[in-house]
Amino acid sequence: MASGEEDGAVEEKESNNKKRTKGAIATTWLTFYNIAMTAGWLVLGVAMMRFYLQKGTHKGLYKSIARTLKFFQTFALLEVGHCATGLVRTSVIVTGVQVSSRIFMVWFITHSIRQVQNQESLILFLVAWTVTEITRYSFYTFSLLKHLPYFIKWARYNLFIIMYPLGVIGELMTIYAALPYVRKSGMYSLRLPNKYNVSFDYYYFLIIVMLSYIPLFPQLFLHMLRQRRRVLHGEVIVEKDE
Ligand SMILES: CCCCCCCCCCCCC[C@@H](O)CC(=O)SCCNC(=O)CCNC(=O)[C@H](O)C(C)(C)COP(=O)(O)OP(=O)(O)OC[C@H]1O[C@@H](n2cnc3c(N)ncnc32)[C@H](O)[C@@H]1OP(=O)(O)O
Repeated sequence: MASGEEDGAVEEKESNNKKRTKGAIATTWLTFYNIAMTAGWLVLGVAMMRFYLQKGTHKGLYKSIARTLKFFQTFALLEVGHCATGLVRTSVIVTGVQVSSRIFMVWFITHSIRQVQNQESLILFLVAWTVTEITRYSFYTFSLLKHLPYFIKWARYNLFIIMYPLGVIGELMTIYAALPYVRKSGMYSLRLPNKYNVSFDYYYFLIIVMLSYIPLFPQLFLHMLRQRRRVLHGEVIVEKDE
């Protein structure tokens, strides 16, 4: 009997040790990830400011930061993995929609359609993304290090009120500006007849993407408002299972 109890205690101790090791590895990885992402978006922000101060125009700005932008925004795909594996307590759906819409903007609009790269609307969402991500990743980093300055917490849960709509307007205007070029070139489209017997029109797909902002964006925005109430005002919020 005594030996059974001892065995149980040993097993519990081992399981606790394993949990602690797993927790330490996860925290180390997340700290590294968040520091890298904060640095990446800071580099982007500084590069954009320097470009504008030196050239006095937004023309050519995208080209000068394209590689860094594509790298760090694509790296953010890991965030979907973080949620899916339970490494962070964030909804996979919310993160998935957020990250996929950005990846789509970066690769299937700005990278693919040269003609929109000098649009003013690009600057709108680039500034909104950059301000948001510097704040968000530094918020996560300082939280993990357990030294979170209040102004970063405040910025994380207030700036989105302006930055989110600004970013969305910039994204929608850029997709809209891309439409004529997409229609003219027939890019990424598949016309009938073809051996697969399927047709796909990227032009109409883009219109559907634009329309999908109508139901999706308010949900993301409301989610952030709920997070804001929870974190800044300590409200207990019961989220539906997402
Ligand atoms: C194929 C075609 C697809 C087309 C789709 C079309 C869709 C169209 C609609 C989409 C529109 C999006 C437009 C968008 O791109 C525009 C912009 O982004 S403009 C810039 C402004 N943006 C924002 O402000 C974004 C705000 N949104 C968010 O931050 C997101 O909701 C999200 C990134 C998902 C964060 O979600 P959540 O609010 O759940 O996270 P929290 O930060 O509160 O964190 C929750 C807890 O998890 C911990 N956590 C999360 N991540 C980390 C991490 N990396 N490291 C450490 N810890 C992390 C966090 O600390 C919280 O823990 P706790 O609960 O203990 O406090």
